[in-house]
Order: sequence, then C-alpha cells, then structure tokens
Amino acid sequence: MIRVTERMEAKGDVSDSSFTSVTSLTLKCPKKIPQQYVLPSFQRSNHSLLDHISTEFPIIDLSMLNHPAHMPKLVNEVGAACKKLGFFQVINHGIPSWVMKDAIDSAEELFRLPTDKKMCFASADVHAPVRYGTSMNHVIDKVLFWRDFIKHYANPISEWIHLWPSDPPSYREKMGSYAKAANTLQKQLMEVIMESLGLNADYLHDDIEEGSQVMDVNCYPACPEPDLALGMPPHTDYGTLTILNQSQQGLQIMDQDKKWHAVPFVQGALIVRLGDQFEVLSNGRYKSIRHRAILDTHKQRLSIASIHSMPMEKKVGPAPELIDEQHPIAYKEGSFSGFLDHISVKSVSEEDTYLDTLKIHEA
Ligand SMILES: O=C(O)CCC(=O)C(=O)O
Ligand SMILES: [Fe+2]
Repeated sequence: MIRVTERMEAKGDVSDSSFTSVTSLTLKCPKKIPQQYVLPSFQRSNHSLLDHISTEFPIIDLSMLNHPAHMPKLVNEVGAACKKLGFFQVINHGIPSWVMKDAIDSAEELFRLPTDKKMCFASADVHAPVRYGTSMNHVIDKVLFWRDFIKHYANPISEWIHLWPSDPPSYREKMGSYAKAANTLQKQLMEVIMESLGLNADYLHDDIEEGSQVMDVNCYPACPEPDLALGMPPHTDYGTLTILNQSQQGLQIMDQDKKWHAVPFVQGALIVRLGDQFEVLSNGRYKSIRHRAILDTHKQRLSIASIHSMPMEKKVGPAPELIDEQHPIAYKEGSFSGFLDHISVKSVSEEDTYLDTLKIHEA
C-alpha cells in the first residue's frame, strides 16, 4: 500500500517491459539510469546538502539484557531513544556476526541468480507468503525505485520455510537461522520497550508471540547516478518494530525537524526502528520513524528488514493504560491487515498515510 486510496501494485504504465529487475538493468546500461528512475529534484537525496553523518544516534549495548540490576538503565536508554526518534542501533545483541553475515551472503547469492529463477516468486498479491518484486512493483507518482526485493513470512518458521526459495541451496538454512534469531531479539526488545512505557514487560505477550514476521530482503544494485534516484522512497514501516541487518551504509532517517540524516554503519550492530503500530499503541508517546534508502555508485547494498507486527487480524489501538487527562486518546483503532506491502508512503501530493487517518485531532 502507499496511500489510503491506492495500492502499490501499479504496473506497466511507466515500466519498460524489456527488463524485469534492477539487477538485470544495471548490466544493460552502465552509465545512465532510465528516465523512470529519475526523481523530481526536491525529492532527491542530494548528498552534498545532507547533514553530516550524525554521531548522536543512540547505540545501545544489550549485553546486560539478562542482568536485572542493569535493567533500569537499559529501559531508560531504550525509552529515551524511542521517544526522541523511534530509532536506535543495538550492539552485543546476542546474534552472532556469522549468522548476520550468512544471511546477507545468501541474499546476495539469491539476487545474483538469473531473473527467471526469481520470477517464479513474482506475485501481484501482497498477501502471498513469498513474493519477489522489482522496482516495477514500486511506482509512486510515476517514479520507479532502484531496488529488487524478496519478502517472505517467517513466524512460525516451521510453517513457512518450505515455501522460501530453495536456490541457492543454503538460503533456507542461513536466512532461517537469522530470522529465528531476529524474532527472539524482537521479543526481548518488546519487553524492554513495554517497560519503558510503564507497562508490564509481558504486555500483549500472546499477540507478540503469535505476531507476524515478514523478512523484507532488499537488493540495491550499484547505481550510475545515485544522486538522481532512491533505493526506497521515504516511508514508515507499518508494524511494531523492525530489525535491520545491512551490508553497508545506505539508510537515512528523518528527524523531528524533517531533516534527513545518514545512519552510520556500525560493524556488528543491528538497526531497530519503531513502526506505525507502536506509535498508535503508545498513544503517540513513541514515533514511527520515517526513513529511506539511498544508493551508491560503486557498491551494491543488501539489507534484511525483519518486520514484526501484531497478528494480522488484530486491531491496534492505544493502550488504555497510556490514556489519561494529560494524554487524551490520540489515535483511533486501526486494522493493519492490508499492509503487507509494509510501507506507508507520502506521495508528492502529500496525501495522508494510513497512520495520518488514525490520528484524532483535538477540536
Ligand atoms: O534498506 C534499508 O535500509 C531500508 C529498508 C526498509 O526500509 C524496509 O525494508 O522497510
Ligand atoms: Fe522501511
């Protein structure tokens, strides 16, 4: 979905049927990008004007996660990061670096396969449990984005993994190990975040246990004109939280003053972002962070976003415990079940996103 009124399945109208993926496109035109990928100038990432890489973004050490004496400090740090931006990085998170790297390597191998091998997963159905797509599935205001992706459901892994690509042969094992580890980390983080809101650590425990996990595996090939295009448009994720594993720098986030910042690459760290469901659940105390992916002239970038959300059928509204006189209810209950394409994008015309439509404005 992109906006409330239009799904992101726009196809054909601006796409050139002679190619099927950005990966194959890069082999054909090494110097220039096709016109469809060129963004209007005000939407470009404009590297030279970008704020310096900020060192202010929180990096939170999780090594003390299981030490009750250190929990209050951790809860405070996480709470402060969620309140300010809905964004932080974590180190010593318990996922071995080889598990992270294996997942990235298996994704890279997958995208390197001939297009026809990946096209068998292509689907126009956003509810398909496995879905391969290219920029052609991703048209906003007639602009395409420089990204190929595969998405697959992951929770519970035993139910879905046999549907994932079997080529490259180690994909299921390597991506599966990472997906399981990311889900465990997500549950630990949810407990800390719930506590930081003053709720019980096991608040919504069963919903979190049965919640949806979608692995959004992104490939942004090297782009000959990175300043003219984007890998992913500015958007917020729809879920509760997203854990991102990446091969190199390329993510940018928007701060409260609507300024873009490049997120520094920290070896071994994972990026944690809050999504729309958390903004609603927290009655607006925490924000869903707007972000985008930029491109590099020389290097392809891989990222794996493990996107976690409440069970699909569940309506999400503000926690009653977080509504009081100082904090009147700020959101209507929302049903996010149609949001498996997972991103909430404002188009050039700045139409409301789904999250905007849930906001209750005071008279
Ligand atoms: O590649 C990135 O850094 C961003 C990916 C992303 O935003 C997503 O998959 O939702
Ligand atoms: Fe995202």
